[in-house]
Amino acid sequence: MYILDISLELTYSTLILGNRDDIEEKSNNSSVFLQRSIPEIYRLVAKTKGVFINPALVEPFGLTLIEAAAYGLPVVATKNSGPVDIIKAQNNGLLVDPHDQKGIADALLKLLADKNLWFECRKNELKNIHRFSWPKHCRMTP
Ligand SMILES: O=c1ccn([C@@H]2O[C@H](COP(=O)(O)OP(=O)(O)O[C@H]3O[C@H](CO)[C@@H](O)[C@H](O)[C@H]3O)[C@@H](O)[C@H]2O)c(=O)[nH]1
Ligand SMILES: O=P(O)(O)OC[C@H]1O[C@](O)(CO)[C@@H](O)[C@@H]1O
Repeated sequence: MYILDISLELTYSTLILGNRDDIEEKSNNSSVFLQRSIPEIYRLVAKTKGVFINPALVEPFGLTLIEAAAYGLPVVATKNSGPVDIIKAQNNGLLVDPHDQKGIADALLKLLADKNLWFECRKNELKNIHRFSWPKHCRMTP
């Protein structure tokens, strides 16, 4: 799982957050590594109006996109497999080709720079997240 928090105020900084025990040993001059619980990371990125990105070459489903959406965090995700249906159902972000670095950068910057789009994605996912709830899922299972 990858979560990058790139805000316009932090143009030259990258925060790498995760729940690995040794994450803070990985700090270097251009990146800051912080150990945080997973819910705390989603909450922090949503609060700072960041974007969740999943650039997997292939993502069979995409539970992490559902988690991000539940926190009101817009997403950029691979167009290969699961995220296509998730973003279609929630209208909460942009699909990218994981091999297209410029396309990924453009999608992230678009969501970060266009606050109307960011809030629209947030509003949509908070409205539609129930489509992926456990009760809904169980009702659809024969
Ligand atoms: O450092 C981490 C990374 C992930 N997670 C959690 O673990 C779960 C699964 O994460 P993911 O990165 O998607 O794990 P995988 O097991 O590699 O993914 C498979 O399982 C997922 C859950 O069914 C599917 O969404 C994916 O498509 C499938 O490839 C999620 O709840 C994450 O929040 C953590 O707690 N800590
Ligand atoms: O980018 P790759 O090599 O296709 O790996 C993607 C895989 O990594 C994960 O995102 C995390 O293990 C899986 O959910 C996904 O299937």
